[in-house]
Amino acid sequence: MEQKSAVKSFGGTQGVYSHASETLSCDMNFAVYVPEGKGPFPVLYWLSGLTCTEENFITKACAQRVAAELGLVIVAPDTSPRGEGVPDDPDGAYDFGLGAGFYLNATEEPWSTHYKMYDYVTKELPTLIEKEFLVDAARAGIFGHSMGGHGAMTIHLKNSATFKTCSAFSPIVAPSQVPWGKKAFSNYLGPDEKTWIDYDAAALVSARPSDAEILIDQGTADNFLEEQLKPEIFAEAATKAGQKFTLRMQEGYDHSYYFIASFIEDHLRWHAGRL
Ligand SMILES: N[C@@H](CCC(=O)N[C@@H](CSC=O)C(=O)NCC(=O)O)C(=O)O
Repeated sequence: MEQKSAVKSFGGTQGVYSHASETLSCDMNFAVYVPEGKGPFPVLYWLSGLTCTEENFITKACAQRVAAELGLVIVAPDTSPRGEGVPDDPDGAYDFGLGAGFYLNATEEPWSTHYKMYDYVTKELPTLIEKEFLVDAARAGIFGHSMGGHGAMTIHLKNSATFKTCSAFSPIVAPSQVPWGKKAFSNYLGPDEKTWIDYDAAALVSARPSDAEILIDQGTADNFLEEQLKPEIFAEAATKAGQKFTLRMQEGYDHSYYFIASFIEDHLRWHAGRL
């Protein structure tokens, strides 16, 4: 692991690191905020959305002050494999390929060699973080935005003993039913929609609700709300399945990091109070 940068922030350190990922067969960057003190600290994994790298969250979400106060480590990986030989959307579209790994393990060529973000986030990255940083792996949670909200919810529902707490901003809750998800899943996973269910929060929650309460914040002025996000699909499935959740429709907020920054404190306190 190589440290690419480190700056002091609210008494702690905001770092960016790089390592050679075996899972993804490429070099990967990730950001880690470590508060002041000895640890071991509870750890939150933040998953960003389409077009993001490890930089968006650490520069726009304004999470460091409250993470420092609560004594939380926050890990924010890049959103896809990158580098020489990693295939991208043939038309360079923003919603597939580079910056759009969808936190799944691709099974279709040419994507399956590198696009294994599910294994990366659930296995390789936590193993590295636990080796290199003073974290308490028994107190880990996961949260994210949009495509990253989808990642956080699906990863929590499938691994709730490891990622014990979960929250999301403007998540894609039913990717099998919306254009972003249909494009990504048909390419990464192939045409058999039965294989998509394993990465669809609304479908997963019906089969395997968790014991945790999931927090979702969604802006009412989000331009992706009606076509891509559809939180009501998750709310209906979760209610039927007995999954505890809180869905807050936040009046007038859009899809941006201004929205995330406005409520990040609530999310950090939500996780810290449950870990
Ligand atoms: N460029 C696209 C929109 C891309 C976009 O809004 N990306 C969001 C996540 S969307 C779902 O995963 C984001 O977080 N962008 C980075 C940022 O710093 O805001 C378009 O033009 O429609």
